[in-house]
Amino acid sequence: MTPTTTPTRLQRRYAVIGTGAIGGFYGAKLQQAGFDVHFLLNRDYQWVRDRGLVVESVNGDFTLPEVNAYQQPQKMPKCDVVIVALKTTANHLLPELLPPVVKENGVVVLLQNGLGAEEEVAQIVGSDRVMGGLCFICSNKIGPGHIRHSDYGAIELGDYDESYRARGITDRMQAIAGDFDRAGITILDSEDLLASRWKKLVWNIPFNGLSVILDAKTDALIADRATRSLAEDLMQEVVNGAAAHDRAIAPEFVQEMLDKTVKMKPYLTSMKLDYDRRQPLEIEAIFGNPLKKAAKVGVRLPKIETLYQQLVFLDRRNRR
Ligand SMILES: NC(=O)C1=CN([C@@H]2O[C@H](COP(=O)(O)OP(=O)(O)OC[C@H]3O[C@@H](n4cnc5c(N)ncnc54)[C@H](OP(=O)(O)O)[C@@H]3O)[C@@H](O)[C@H]2O)C=CC1
Ligand SMILES: CC(C)(CO)C(=O)C(=O)O
Repeated sequence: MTPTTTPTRLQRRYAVIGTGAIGGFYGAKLQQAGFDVHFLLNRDYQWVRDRGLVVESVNGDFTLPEVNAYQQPQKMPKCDVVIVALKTTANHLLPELLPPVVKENGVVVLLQNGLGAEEEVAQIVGSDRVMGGLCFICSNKIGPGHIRHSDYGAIELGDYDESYRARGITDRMQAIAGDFDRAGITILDSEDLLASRWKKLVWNIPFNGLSVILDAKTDALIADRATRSLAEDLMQEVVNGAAAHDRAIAPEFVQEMLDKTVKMKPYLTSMKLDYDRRQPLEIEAIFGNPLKKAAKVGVRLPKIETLYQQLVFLDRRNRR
């Protein structure tokens, strides 16, 4: 069993796999707080190696003129905490990207939307070395090494156990939460990562999906009676999917998500932004995997299935 003790504060070395809206923002905040952070980049490598990172944030802008930037994981030091902030559509790269960077008793933290990525990563690094985080943030990469954080910012952090068994709050979770807290990031402790992932889908399934299919921002979707009713039906199906996995989502939480969306600044979801940029959509993580998991326990989610089929069609046609 991999020891779960991690080095003391500020000694924990962080890697960020995917320095975009999420990885770029949270990684920069950790470096700003004094942590040793190493960024793996793709197209932005040269720019960030030479110019560092620029963060525009509702909580205050800052720049990091120098960061540890890499284009190959083999050139990176072994790290105690490896944050994966790729789009889930790039997770097929993780068997190549992760092993060179994860320290012997290190842990991988998946800051991604959707369901199922922890099970995939557990196959690579072992199921006792995986955690997941749900990011309640509106952030966009607006240029190479340039992040704009426009709203919210909290992370709901959970430890992973085989087959998504609830693992409770672990020491290493609290240690990493302490680091993020030191970096000014609000951490919500999750005792049950699977429940947290289903809860995040209560928002992502209706609004990410409908924003693409109906070419609409969140404010238009919630303001129109027909699409609000459709969003509520989709949310209820997510609640049914969670219930099929013995995870109860209270009706109050659904109402809270609806109320939050009414108050939200008009927002183009990350999936809609990907669609407009002709990038692959995170359909399998956010729609396909929840449908598969529900079907495995004999539960159909018909309206989510319809959204999934439409999104698959649109995604294919969008990138021909
Ligand atoms: N943005 C947001 O506000 C929120 C996002 N999320 C979730 O967070 C996750 C990350 O999304 P987000 O940060 O928005 O996505 P981004 O596209 O902004 O960031 C992903 C980054 O990964 C990089 N990347 C791709 N391939 C590689 C590679 N082989 N090696 C190194 N880096 C690579 C990309 O670089 P390049 O572009 O050069 O390929 C990009 O900078 C998703 O699951 C998303 O759904 C959740 C809540 C809110
Ligand atoms: C809820 C929201 C809009 C911000 O956390 C999100 O999850 C997303 O943009 O994918």
